[in-house]
This record gives sequence, structure tokens and C-alpha cells, in this order.
Amino acid sequence: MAHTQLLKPQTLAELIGHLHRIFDSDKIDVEEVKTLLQSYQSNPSEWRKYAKFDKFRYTRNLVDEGNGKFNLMILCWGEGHGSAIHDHTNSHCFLKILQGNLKETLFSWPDPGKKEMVKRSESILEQNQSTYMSDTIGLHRVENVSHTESAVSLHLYSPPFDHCQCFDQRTGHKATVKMTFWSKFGERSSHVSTEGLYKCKLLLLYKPHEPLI
Ligand SMILES: N[C@@H](CS(=O)O)C(=O)O
Ligand SMILES: [Fe+2]
Repeated sequence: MAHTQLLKPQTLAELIGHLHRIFDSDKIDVEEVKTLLQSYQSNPSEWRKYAKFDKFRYTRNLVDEGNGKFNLMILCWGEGHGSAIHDHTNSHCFLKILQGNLKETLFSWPDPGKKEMVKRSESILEQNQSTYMSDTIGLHRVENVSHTESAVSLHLYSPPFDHCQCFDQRTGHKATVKMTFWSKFGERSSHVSTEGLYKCKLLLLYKPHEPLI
């Protein structure tokens, strides 16, 4: 965990600077990144310009492309919004809560012999908390279970990916989903499709196993 133990980023810009330095190296220390993200204190005035909400589903807003090594994004979750059970395409996935609370439910990979997927644990992530997820750990789903408060989270994926697999809890069936950005660098993307993890149910019902891309 080398040098960042001593580093406490004072701003989002500083945090991004530290991330660039860490991901310059080919070997990533997961604990180091987690600690760094944890030590940034959420300041809405620094990230508000990226936090663009939609009425119907959570949005993914690109903040930084990390010199091609990672994608840093801000996800905005309206009341009741959530993702389907999904994997992370063999990437490291770091998540930090910037505002509100999110419920994370962990699942094991579906067992071909069984139908219902096994729920392993669930936890409530609170403001400023950070966590790590990968395909080695398993699958997850993230939800803003509040009916009155929105939530905002910061996600870092390395290497970047633009598709993943979503799963149906009752059957373990999976489908490939293309991930899109609602905005990039604070500007609303011109072509935002309605694909993504919120569409997973429809996908699994009507086009099982067929990639959407
Ligand atoms: N991995 C999801 C968000 S979350 O539910 O972890 C995404 O990138 O859209
Ligand atoms: Fe995820």
C-alpha cells in the first residue's frame, strides 16, 4: 500500500490526479485504491456538474477516461432505481458513495444444476464509504431503496468495459448488455440508447442469450 497511505485528496481533481499515478503502473494494489477513494470526502460542489439524473432509471456519467487505463464515472440513482444482477467483465470495480445510501446485494455465479440464484449477503453502503467488486468475488446488484432520497456514487472500472452480463435471479439465465453514458465530461451525450442494466428484465424475457450490440 505504498505512498497513498499518506495522501488524502482534498478535492475530486486531486483524487483523479492520484488515480492517474496509481494506474500508470501495471500492477494495481486493490487496497491502495480502496483506501484512496475512501479518504476523499464527498463535496457536492466538485461533482455536481457530472451528476445528471433521469426520472426512470439510474444514469452513468463519464468523468475521466484515465489515460485508457480506467473509466471513472458518477452514477445517479433516483428513488427506487437499481441495477439488475450483473458481472463486471473481468475488470476491477471500485465504488464510493458520494450522497445517500445504496444497498448492495452479492450473489454467487449461477450454478448450472440449479435455478434460483444464491443470494450471499447484502449491505447498506453509506456516504463516503467505498467498496470493491470483481467477477472473482461474484455478482451483484445495487439499489437505492429509499423512497425519498436520491443517491450518487463514484465508480472506477479498470480496464474500462462497455458491456457486461446481466442475470435473472429466478432462472440464472444471462444476457449481454451494452453500457452507455448519459453524459460525458459534464455534457449530455447526444445519442443515449435505452440499453443498460435497467433493461435487463426485458432482454431476458424476449431475447435470452442474444447480445444487444
Ligand atoms: N456496474 C454497474 C453499476 S452497479 O450497479 O455496480 C454499472 O456500471 O452500470
Ligand atoms: Fe456493478
